Amino acid sequence: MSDALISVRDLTIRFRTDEGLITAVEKVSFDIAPGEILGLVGESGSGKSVTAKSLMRLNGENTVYDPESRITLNVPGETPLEVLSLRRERDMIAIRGGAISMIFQEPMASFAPAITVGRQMVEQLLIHTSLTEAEARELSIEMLARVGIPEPARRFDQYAFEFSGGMRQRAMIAMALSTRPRLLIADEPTTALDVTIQAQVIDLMKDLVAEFGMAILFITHDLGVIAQTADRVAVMYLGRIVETGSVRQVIRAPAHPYTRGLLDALPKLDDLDAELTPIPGDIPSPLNRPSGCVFHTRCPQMIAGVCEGRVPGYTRLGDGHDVACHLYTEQAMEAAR
Ligand SMILES: Nc1ncnc2c1ncn2[C@@H]1O[C@H](COP(=O)(O)OP(=O)(O)OP(=O)(O)O)[C@@H](O)[C@H]1O
Repeated sequence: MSDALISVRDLTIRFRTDEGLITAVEKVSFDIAPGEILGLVGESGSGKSVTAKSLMRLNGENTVYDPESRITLNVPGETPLEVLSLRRERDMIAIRGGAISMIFQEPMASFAPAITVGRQMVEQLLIHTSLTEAEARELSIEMLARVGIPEPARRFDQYAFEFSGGMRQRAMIAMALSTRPRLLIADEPTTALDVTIQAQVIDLMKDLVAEFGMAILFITHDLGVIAQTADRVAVMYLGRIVETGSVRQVIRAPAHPYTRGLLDALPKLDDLDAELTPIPGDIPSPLNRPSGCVFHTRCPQMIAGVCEGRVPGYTRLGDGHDVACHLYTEQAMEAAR
């Protein structure tokens, strides 16, 4: 799709380990348009972070991308970049903190402890923009104010440890956004925050999307947060996208048994006494990837003789709503008739 800001196709990521080559992500494809928020959801270990980091080539030295994997960054007015083909460190700098910024669950990870928050913001602007030192300082203070940090000029000269958790999160967002990235990757950015601050940070991110027209890849294990935040959602399990669609489609009419399981595990506001039903069993280790559909070992609707044998392709259920599940393949539907 040519109007996508970032286009990921058949992304397969493996890691060399002492136990051998493990597959963390397999044949993952998605697009994100400018101004769009895509939620990537799934349990711990499903490959969300590894997928996100690949967009900036931040996975470790032991990473192997399969040759057919493609990540295309298509900034309007610029030549499209094949991210996985970049070889020089210099080319990577244009992406990291330039076209793409990332914020993490633990904001301390983004700040060097012995350098003031303001200095770090200025340094990043000097690398990625043509601003002068004085202009970079002015913009940094303005961004701190923009994310709701009181007394931004005083805070500018403080260290990250002098900030409260919520304020540090805001400062990290201010730093990530000051270079006006085209894509913000937010990896569980609200998980460590209490609910009120979490809601504020989500509102702030939505405001900034509207103001700057940037796109966001929002990673979380919580479908409830996705419902409040994203336009579209991709549900990931053991390295594969099992369902994708608009938030409305996926949350109102979840099709994949895994998506339904994630929704059943959420507390229902209209029936707080209802029992939560977590998905039984644990996510298998990537060293023991199940054959066929990767979810078949935990699936309440697994079709013996089918699901363990073949990887399901995608079935289109509605405009932009796709599911990878044998329940929806022609053969199974015919068998059910
Ligand atoms: N450098 C690495 N070497 C070997 N295995 C790795 C490496 N990085 C990640 N993995 C493995 O890849 C799999 C996917 O990890 P990833 O962190 O992407 O999951 P996640 O869905 O983001 O989970 P979480 O919510 O816990 O961050 C995990 O099994 C993890 O152990």
